[in-house]
Amino acid sequence: MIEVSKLTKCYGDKRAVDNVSFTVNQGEILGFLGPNGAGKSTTMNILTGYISSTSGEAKIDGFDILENPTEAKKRIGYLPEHPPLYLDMTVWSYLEFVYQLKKVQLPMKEHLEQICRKVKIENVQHRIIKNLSKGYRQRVGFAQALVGNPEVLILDEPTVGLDPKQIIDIRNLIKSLGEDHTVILSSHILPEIQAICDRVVIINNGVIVADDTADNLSKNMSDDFRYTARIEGPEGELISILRQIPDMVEVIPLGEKEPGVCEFILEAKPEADIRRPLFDAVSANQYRILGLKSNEMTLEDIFLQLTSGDTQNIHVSEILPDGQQKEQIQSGAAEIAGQFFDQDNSDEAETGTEDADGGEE
Ligand SMILES: Nc1ncnc2c1ncn2[C@@H]1O[C@H](COP(=O)(O)OP(=O)(O)OP(=O)(O)O)[C@@H](O)[C@H]1O
Repeated sequence: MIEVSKLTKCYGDKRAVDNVSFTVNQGEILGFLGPNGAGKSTTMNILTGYISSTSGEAKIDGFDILENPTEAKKRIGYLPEHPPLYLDMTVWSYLEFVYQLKKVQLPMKEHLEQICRKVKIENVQHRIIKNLSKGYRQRVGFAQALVGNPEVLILDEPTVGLDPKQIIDIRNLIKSLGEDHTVILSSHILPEIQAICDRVVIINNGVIVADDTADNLSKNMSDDFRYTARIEGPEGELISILRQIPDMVEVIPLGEKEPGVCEFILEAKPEADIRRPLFDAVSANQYRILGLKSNEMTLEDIFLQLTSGDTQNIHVSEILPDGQQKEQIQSGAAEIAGQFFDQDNSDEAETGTEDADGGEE
């Protein structure tokens, strides 16, 4: 549905977006992540036809945004970080205005009523926008993006400035919109991306450094053959039991963490699942496992690893036998990323806090 190919945007000498390629399939919700200044807004602005690229292409449903802007733009609903609302208008008259501006052909009353139902603003549709709470204003922003029923929705930081209840409501709204639309969601909020998105693209310094599902990113970047285990029993004896487990590569004792309970880092052969033999070996000796944690990375860890410093280097931390963390820089984040990222860079509801009486602040 969305194809971005070798997109580059230069502002003078500055390459804000550098040879970026990715696709978004129909019905997918794509999270677009990156630190400040990474190139997210520039990419979104090119996709929505607001600015032109220096080179490369962006196509929406096969229509090039530069060569065929009218057809491409018809298919896009855009919610910028600051929705362009006319605060002195009522919600309804504003939506009528957007409808006319977009030259929509659908029957107006039914269409706008359907949108108001979808984003749950029927109860405020005759109110002046400036009197609405931030959560309701954001819903009106969603409503304007939905006018014309575009296949693609581009949402730039849609939950910034909302309270926790409003955030949950807007996330649920995005998920429900994802059932009928292809969505690109730009956000700094990692749990949000993890909760809503099917796939994640991470951009840093204008370059894409990751493109995969959050789960795959986590699996591929984690040492998931490494565990931290808490076991009740004498440390010396436990070490020898643990070392005899087939596929165990290394057992690093971290000392007694509670009375009679020791902690260990366990490293198995890659691809080996040592959880069951571990349980059997420990219980056969009448000792008990009180905790077992895989050293899997969260999306936040991955994001920090891929975007800290320059994209050529990533931070790797290693836990030493004395329990201290050793930080090291591994070169070639792009290479590491390339192992599993599909890179082509070679070249509020009306209830609750959002009040029943129409969202007035
Ligand atoms: N009009 C412009 N002229 C010059 N440089 C610009 C312009 N717009 C953006 N840039 C630069 O391009 C880079 C990418 O900016 P962009 O706004 O796309 O990043 P972003 O990922 O959206 O960041 P943020 O999350 O802070 O909005 C930044 O270094 C920014 O300073």
